[in-house]
Amino acid sequence: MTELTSAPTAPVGNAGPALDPGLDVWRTLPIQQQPSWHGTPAHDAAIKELSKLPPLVFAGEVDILRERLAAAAQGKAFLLQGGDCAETFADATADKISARVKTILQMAVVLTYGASMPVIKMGRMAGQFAKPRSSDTETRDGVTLPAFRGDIVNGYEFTEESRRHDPARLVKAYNTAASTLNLIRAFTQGGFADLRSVHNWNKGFTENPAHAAYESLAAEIDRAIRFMSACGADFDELKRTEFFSAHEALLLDYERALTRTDSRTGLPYDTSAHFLWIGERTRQLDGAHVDFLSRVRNPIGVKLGPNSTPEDALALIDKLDPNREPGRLTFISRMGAKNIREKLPNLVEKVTASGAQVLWVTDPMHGNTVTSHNGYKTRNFEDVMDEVRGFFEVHDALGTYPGGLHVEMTGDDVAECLGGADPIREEQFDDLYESVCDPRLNHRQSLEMGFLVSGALAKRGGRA
Ligand SMILES: O=C[C@H](O)[C@H](O)COP(=O)(O)O
Ligand SMILES: C=C(OP(=O)(O)O)C(=O)O
Ligand SMILES: [Mn+2]
Repeated sequence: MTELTSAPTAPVGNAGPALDPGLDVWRTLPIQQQPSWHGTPAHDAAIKELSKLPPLVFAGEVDILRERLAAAAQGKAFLLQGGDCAETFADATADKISARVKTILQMAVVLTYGASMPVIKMGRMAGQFAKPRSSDTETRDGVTLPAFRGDIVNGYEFTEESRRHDPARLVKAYNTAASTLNLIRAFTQGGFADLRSVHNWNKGFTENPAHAAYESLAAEIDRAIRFMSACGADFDELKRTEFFSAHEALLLDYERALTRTDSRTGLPYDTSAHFLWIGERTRQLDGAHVDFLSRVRNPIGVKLGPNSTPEDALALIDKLDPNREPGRLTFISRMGAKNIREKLPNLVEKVTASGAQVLWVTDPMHGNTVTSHNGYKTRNFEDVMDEVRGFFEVHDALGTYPGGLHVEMTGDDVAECLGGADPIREEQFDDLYESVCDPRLNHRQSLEMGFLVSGALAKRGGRA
């Protein structure tokens, strides 16, 4: 997936030294949001199988990502994380995966131009199968069943059989992640990511009269590419790009089974993805998730909602990044547009004063969820953008670096979030709402956000 630009990577396998027993301490700690399948023979068999399967990512790739994120934490790169709220097995198709990768690459090109910096591309992809829920159950027309917790746990279909927690799904999730990752690696290394094609796709977007406002930025990028070409830039070098995988590390038995010793360093890496994050619902300091992720070498993210205190943030740093290593820890704030200007400054100020160098990323989705008049979970594009603007304002005022964007998005033509320049309306939901969990920006809304954030980054750099 990532182009291996540094020394060849030693594989992570089962043959290395025994794993640190500390990796199982989480089993003794309070744990939230887990399925009810533990102790069953089917669960034991699935875990046994997973622990023998090859790693999905390599430790050397994970180390490269940590270096890239360290640059972002120091204000020298920008992180773009995007993908479904909940990937599904059925939608792990070539068309849908390519549309999502394509959209992330399109956003990344305009962000790279705006920031005049490398953009680290990362999918909520190839493993984003487990969902924390507000309620354990869902009731429809008087029938109550277990809530859908992601395809790795149960099915979305509202029947007793489908909603049963089925441990065989753990192995299916691994296999689906493997085939998704395989396709992403092929796309991003095999010529699909060619800078000139990605730019041409963006020109297609700005040709829509609704997006005329972005034409001048696309034209500037066009001139920059022609200038590079005239200077003899090697476009063959720009046919490939690094692309990293990420998901919420929610099911710890799955994550533990895919944790392996790196034969180079003897250290444990969670090989289910390059980057793992801890959700807002599972970031308890003395809980299982924080403990487990404190013990693996991957770069780690933590979501911070509006109730997070500076004390929480500092304690998370002590536990997850005791060596204050840039690139190790990313805080993904998801405050809501109404809260961000009030709540984020205190966190950023206290964390900065502590000397820790975390990467600050905004997730402008999860604090802005509302219910539409016709009963769908949705988000207004304007609220989402307002949170992004607030994120930039807070960091500008404090002299800190707004280092990335984390969005729920798809490459498809869905109707799940309202508004945008080519606006989505509630009446379209009945036909075009596909998400099985939270509403995603569609292809056009994602690109619009890319252009808007690119403008904000250019302004920060004094170029617009
Ligand atoms: O993706 C995030 C959570 O799983 C989701 O926001 C929870 O939503 P719920 O309130 O519908 O359970
Ligand atoms: C569950 C999610 O977010 P949060 O933990 O921030 O609510 C998510 O990213 O889908
Ligand atoms: Mn979500």
